Amino acid sequence: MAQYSRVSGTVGLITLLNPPVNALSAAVRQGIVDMMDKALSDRKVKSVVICGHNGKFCGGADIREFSSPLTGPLLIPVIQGVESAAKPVVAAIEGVALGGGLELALGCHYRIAHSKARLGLPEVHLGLLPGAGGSQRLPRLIGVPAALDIITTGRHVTAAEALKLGLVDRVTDRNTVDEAVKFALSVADQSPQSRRISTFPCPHHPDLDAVFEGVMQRVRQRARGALAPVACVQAVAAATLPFAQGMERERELMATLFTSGQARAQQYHFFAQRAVGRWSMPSGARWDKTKPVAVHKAMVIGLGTMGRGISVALVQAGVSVVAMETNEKQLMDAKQAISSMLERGAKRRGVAPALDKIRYSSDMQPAADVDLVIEAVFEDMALKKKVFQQLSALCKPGTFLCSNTSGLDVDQLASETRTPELVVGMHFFAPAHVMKLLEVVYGSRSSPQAVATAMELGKQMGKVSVAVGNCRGFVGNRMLKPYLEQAFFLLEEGATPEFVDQVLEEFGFAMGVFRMSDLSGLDVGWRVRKADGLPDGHSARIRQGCRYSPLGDLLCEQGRFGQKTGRGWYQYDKPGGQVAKPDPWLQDFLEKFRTQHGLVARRIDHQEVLERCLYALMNEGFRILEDGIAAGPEDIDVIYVLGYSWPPHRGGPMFYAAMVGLKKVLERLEHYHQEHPDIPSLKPCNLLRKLVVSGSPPVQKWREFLQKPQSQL
Ligand SMILES: CCCCCC/C=C/CC(=O)SCCNC(=O)CCNC(=O)[C@H](O)C(C)(C)COP(=O)(O)OP(=O)(O)OC[C@H]1O[C@@H](n2cnc3c(N)ncnc32)[C@H](O)[C@@H]1OP(=O)(O)O
Repeated sequence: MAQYSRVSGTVGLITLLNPPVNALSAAVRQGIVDMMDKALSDRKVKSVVICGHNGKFCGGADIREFSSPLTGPLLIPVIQGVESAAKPVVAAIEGVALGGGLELALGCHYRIAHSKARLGLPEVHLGLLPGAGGSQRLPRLIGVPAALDIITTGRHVTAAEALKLGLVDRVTDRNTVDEAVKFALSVADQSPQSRRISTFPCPHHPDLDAVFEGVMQRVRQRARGALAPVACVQAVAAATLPFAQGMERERELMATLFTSGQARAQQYHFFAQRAVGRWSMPSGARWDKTKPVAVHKAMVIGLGTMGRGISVALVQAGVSVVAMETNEKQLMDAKQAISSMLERGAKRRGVAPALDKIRYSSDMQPAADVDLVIEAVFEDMALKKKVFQQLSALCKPGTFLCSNTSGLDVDQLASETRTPELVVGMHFFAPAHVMKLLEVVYGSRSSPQAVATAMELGKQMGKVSVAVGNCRGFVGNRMLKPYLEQAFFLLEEGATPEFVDQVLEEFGFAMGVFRMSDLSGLDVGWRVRKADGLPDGHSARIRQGCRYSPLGDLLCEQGRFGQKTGRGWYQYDKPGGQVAKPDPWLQDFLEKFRTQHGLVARRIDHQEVLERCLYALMNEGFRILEDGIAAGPEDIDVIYVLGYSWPPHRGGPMFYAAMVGLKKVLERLEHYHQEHPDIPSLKPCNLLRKLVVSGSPPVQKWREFLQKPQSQL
């Protein structure tokens, strides 16, 4: 709803009131209509200010309303009503003006923003476009190139940038509503006619066609198969038409997106990102019953790629860091790399680099005086155990001990310490200062407080933290295993890496499985498999009674570790080269392999690649839910979208399973398992069967079918 009062004698003040972000629900939209009527019919009122309750202008349309039939006045006529008002209307923007919130501000005749306010049209992240006139008014106000950038990226713009772009008229450090009221008094006698953006022509640009073509190419590349970014470009292109025609085009494009599965997937992802913050553990411990401990000082051990990124993320979050590395050369290199990452980051954010927040050490001693340690040494259990033993002896009581392992047993590490309750996994994703995902792994003895502290620290670092149980590979890497396995089996049966990758990239992954493996390095998994007892030079296709593909191992034995060695599943022009080309050597190698094992290559189609790779991965997701390693499907989906480049417009693997239809997923898995009884990951798991028997409930209801955690509190 909205509140109304008259202030300073002649200014009508309308306050949007819908905590926490004043989203434009039906009641708020109705409130705007009613309060505008009041202000316009009050003879004493000469001008109007619209602001938001509690320091937040408006977070946009109420996304929760999108899943049911819309009621109340529509936003487009509400904004048109504001713009066509005969009295000047000023938007007082504090906190955020996003989506429909910014569109409402664009309907006002003037915009005053607080210096800390953020503005943006993030609809593209919800599978939509700014469909309440935003795609038509923004280019008219700031020009096509800047509008295309804001609308297709959905990024937030600072008040300073907004002022530079002409998006706001004034920026203030003072009380924004007071300033807006003063401003409204100063323009009270002026006609708003010349301030109605809908009457502006779209600013001239010498080569608009090239601008649209370039952006269209970029958005198609950035988000393969996503409808919204393309529609955003098309809508902005319509801003060169007369306003009414442009609005009609915006409406048509929005109508298509609004009912699309992609919009549903992306809106699910929005709420899933927030749902994972409400974590729980099998013990019954929960986010709302556990207080995190504030971390002021942390230590990072091991300054390879991961340790460097983690150090930067901590410093940028305001935590003092001791970065430790025993190898002198590595320490020197790390110092330089970390400083330049901090400098670049600070420049981007327009602040001074916090170089004084980090110091370096070549020994463990400083661990005695920190609140939390993150171990990021090489992925080797013996080495990590040694580090945890040393930490246990050195650290003051209460220091949290975290490991950045990507899949090793957190319980084993905890058992090396005197305080296993303070041990958790903090699995970052490379580059750790950029990637938004953090898996927080609780072991069987991790205390709720240790989990809460790691979750909160992740949030402080700008990450979306997901609490998961301890098992081989945790959630993300555990599900990756059957996916990779299927890709290898498909090669054995006749596919090529190029074809498998093409199918997965068409699905929406930024990179197919083989290009991704080449980029990450084939040797990483190989070393782990060898540590697990993989014999050298052994190409058997059955291990422990199950089908096994030795292709990855055989490539590593040839020194083909991927991009870094210039050879892997593809060839590159040089070690570290980035352009992947099909390699005739590999073709020949695969043919010889098939002959050696009596395999006859067959034609594998698009559908089989997708189903075998993705359904095997999804099936593992159901197992993870069944085992209680993830508390709900949202946790898995957030991990896959933010950590494994699962396309956001497909919601995540669990959401996708529901979209495809659980019955179909079950049938196809049954079919493939019948064809390949020696591949256990294709055997449909019980939870999937249970859900199908229960009528395939929507993903939001799956938690009801999972075992309830036993409260031990
Ligand atoms: C044919 C139909 C025509 C329709 C035309 C109109 C279309 C308009 C398009 C839109 O406006 S779509 C919405 C665009 N806005 C956004 O995408 C903003 C989304 N919100 C955010 O980015 C953030 O929430 C924030 C505003 C930056 C605040 O961040 P903060 O970290 O402070 O809080 P959160 O934890 O994210 O959110 C708190 C709480 O509020 C819920 N919420 C936030 N925004 C909305 C919203 N727009 N609608 C409904 N609910 C919203 C969020 O889910 C949290 O709830 P929880 O229950 O505590 O998890």
